[in-house]
Amino acid sequence: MTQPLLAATGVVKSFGPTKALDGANMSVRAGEVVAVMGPSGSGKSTMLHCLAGIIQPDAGTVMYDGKELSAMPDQPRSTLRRTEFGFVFQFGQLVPELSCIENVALPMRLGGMKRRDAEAKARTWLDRLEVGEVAAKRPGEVSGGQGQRVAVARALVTGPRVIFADEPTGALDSLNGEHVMRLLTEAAKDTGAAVILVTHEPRVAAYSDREVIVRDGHTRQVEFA
Ligand SMILES: Nc1ncnc2c1ncn2[C@@H]1O[C@H](COP(=O)(O)OP(=O)(O)OP(=O)(O)O)[C@@H](O)[C@H]1O
Repeated sequence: MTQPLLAATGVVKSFGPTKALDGANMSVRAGEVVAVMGPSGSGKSTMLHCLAGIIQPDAGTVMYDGKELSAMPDQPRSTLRRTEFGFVFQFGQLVPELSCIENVALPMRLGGMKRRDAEAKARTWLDRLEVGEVAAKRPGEVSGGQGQRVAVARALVTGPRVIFADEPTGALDSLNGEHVMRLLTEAAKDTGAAVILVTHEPRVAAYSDREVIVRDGHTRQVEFA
């Protein structure tokens, strides 16, 4: 068995009086797709945010590739997020003023890549996600399913080692949701990226290799299925 690429151990996180996570454990290996499931308010998004280094746990550790992410200062943690992780959220979070190709090129432009090179690479990813035809359109001019595929292209374009997807199909009908999931998981398998997928839909979780259940908003236990 290969070592986990990313692992949370004994993670505790409270928001004021609400204990969102209380000793949660989960891990993901390179190339593995893990679904995080559980009822509303059980702590799934908090788990994802702790694993991604977006928020720091109150106790417990998050290890990424031999480094303690949960002990890293803000600056290196945000650099690591930008260079090694990709994110897809429920509503795409594309920049409305930019065209779809500019949105996909954005992470590379922020990393200092020339516009022409960044857009050439963005185009290959738009084609791969089967949305090449919307390259020049703004997010407001494309369908929900197309927008989510553009968002997946943007998450993958930098070659992340881990992709965090929080209800990536939550705003789509089941046909579009399955299309997004198929393309996302195929692209991740091809590039060897790990995927952490928060969902409450069994049809979406079916695209994962393994499920982690965050149980009951009150006990906040996380178990391997
Ligand atoms: N920033 C915050 N401030 C206050 N409470 C929060 C915050 N984030 C999460 N919580 C609380 O922590 C608990 C877990 O929330 P979390 O969003 O992780 O659950 P979830 O399983 O992702 O829910 P859902 O499926 O509805 O998105 C909930 O009780 C929630 O209200």
